Amino acid sequence: MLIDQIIGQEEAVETIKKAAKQRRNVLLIGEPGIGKSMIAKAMAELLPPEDLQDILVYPNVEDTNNPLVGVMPAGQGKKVIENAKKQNKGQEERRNILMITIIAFIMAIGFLTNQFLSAIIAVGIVFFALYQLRPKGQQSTPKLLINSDGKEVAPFVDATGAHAGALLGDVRHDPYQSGGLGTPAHERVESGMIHRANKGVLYIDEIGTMTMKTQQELLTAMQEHKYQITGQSDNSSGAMVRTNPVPCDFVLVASGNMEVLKDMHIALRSRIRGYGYEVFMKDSMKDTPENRKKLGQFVAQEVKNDGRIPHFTKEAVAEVIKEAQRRAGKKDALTLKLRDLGGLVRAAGDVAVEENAKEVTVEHVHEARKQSRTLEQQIADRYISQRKEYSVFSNEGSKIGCINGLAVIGNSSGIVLPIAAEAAPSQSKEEGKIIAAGKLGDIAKEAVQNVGAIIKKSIGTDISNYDIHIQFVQSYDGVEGDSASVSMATAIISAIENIPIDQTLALTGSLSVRGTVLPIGGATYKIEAAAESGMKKVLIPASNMDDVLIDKKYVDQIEIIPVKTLTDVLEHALVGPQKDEFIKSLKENKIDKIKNYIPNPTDIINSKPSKSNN
Ligand SMILES: Nc1ncnc2c1ncn2[C@@H]1O[C@H](COP(=O)(O)OP(=O)(O)OP(=O)(O)O)[C@@H](O)[C@H]1O
Repeated sequence: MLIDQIIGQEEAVETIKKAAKQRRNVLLIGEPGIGKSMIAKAMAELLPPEDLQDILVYPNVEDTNNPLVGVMPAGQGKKVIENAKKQNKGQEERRNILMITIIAFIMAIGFLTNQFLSAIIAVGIVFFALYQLRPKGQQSTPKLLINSDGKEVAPFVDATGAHAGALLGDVRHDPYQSGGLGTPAHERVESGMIHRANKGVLYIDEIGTMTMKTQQELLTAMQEHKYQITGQSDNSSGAMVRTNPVPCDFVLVASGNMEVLKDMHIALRSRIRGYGYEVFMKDSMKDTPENRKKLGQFVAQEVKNDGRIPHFTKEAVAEVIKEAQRRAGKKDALTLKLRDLGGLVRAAGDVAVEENAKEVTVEHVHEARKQSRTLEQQIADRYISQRKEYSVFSNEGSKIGCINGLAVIGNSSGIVLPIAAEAAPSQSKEEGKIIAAGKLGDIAKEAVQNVGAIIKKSIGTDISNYDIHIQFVQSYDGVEGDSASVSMATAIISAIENIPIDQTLALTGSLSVRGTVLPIGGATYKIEAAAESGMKKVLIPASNMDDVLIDKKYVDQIEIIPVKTLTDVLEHALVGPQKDEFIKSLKENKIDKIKNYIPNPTDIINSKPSKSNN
């Protein structure tokens, strides 16, 4: 069963089991690739297949534009259609015999009375009359709209991104609707995904991308458990047709990330909440022997599902588990973004196949990791090498106002983000200006404002007496700069105080308004990027130290220094003769207070540490 293959999402699995029993709706919220659609599919397997139904549409003699609907147990529909066809055939045969007899009779009389021409005309009239009167076979045969014959599991219908017609059903246009030449209305009725999901699961990912109108209709269908099918295009003759209500008793499993909730119809969400469950799925699990074993099971599953790649050696599985630790990006955790990890498993398998190896080894996994780099990783790598070439940042000596910040692009690629600050006494009498160049202008301005308070408190300088220019040098589009606040503060202080910054050092960290350094995401990737860019030291928030899982090859290349406060940062980052004096005065002033400060929860929330782009 699929449900047994789901790894690490115990809570979601429990909920799904409960929901399947009671036929409840479910909203799954979480990152992409953690098994949301897999869970929905597993739920369909848990629903009882005995409930499945066949649905037929019949012509309505009284009102052809209002086809009738029949519902029966699975398997019956086919029989009804077969019987109707047989009956039609019998009737047609009888009618044909009658026609031939009449024609023969008229011809015989014409022959006897020598009135050939009149007889032929009479035959023509009779033939035409009978043809017009004859109900066409297909007109009276019902259409099997939903055929559940022989199905052993309840349907799972993925309606992600479906437009209204596909989702709610449609009636095709008929250009020959007049004169009896056209296709009868009931024949043109097409079922929607909501009808095909009858007694099963309707899965919709990114439900917020559906129009409000469609979401509203979906809600109606959920409430009524049936939905009339009509033509969805106003200009089509299909829009004139409306069937009797067609059953659509499905369980809705909607999914997406937190963003999706914003665009979700309020009543629809409330319906799910009221008649179902909401689950916030995990993106990582604890690093325990048991969970590592589960990842081993996952590797085996992926190998089996793929069917074309050899098995993994124990060591190769261990290597995949190590990668899961790295990707989790925090201490004692294993990633649950298993679609991506499955990608690595397949890529390693492909390398092994290419080499005609019988088993997938550690080397194959290493090679796969290199080959299956994400787009962001490839961009980051190119970016690092280009920046080295054009010396956008320096990794030696010292400079005033220039610092090597670190950022993450995508989910798993670090880059060095050089920041340059200039401070000049303000021209105007009012406040000084903050001029932020580069693509991250807005974030910079906000950060400078925050930093201003700390600088005032720590070194007594009012930055509003200065015009401050700050620039993220050649920043890349996808970079977010929130976690650059420690770097920015350092660059500004260096610029104001004229104390140079060590360029062999890179740093990352989010600054609280009280001067403590708060944790950030992607620590491992940032450190690796710093090492790759030739840095010798890297400062990271002390609270991130346990998250660091850098590749062996970088271990000797770079010194990792944990920092707790802005003073710690300045102590490591600043160099030159004035430094000691400055740090001393800083400490004597008020920094001690800050040093002993334990971050309060509000600071932590404001620092958004879980965002990996930080
Ligand atoms: N928790 C899990 N257990 C086992 N396999 C998983 C899990 N999560 C993901 N996978 C693997 O990844 C594949 C893709 O997962 P799935 O499509 O369910 O992700 P998703 O969360 O629905 O992503 P998206 O929202 O982007 O569609 C699955 O077919 C399975 O092979």
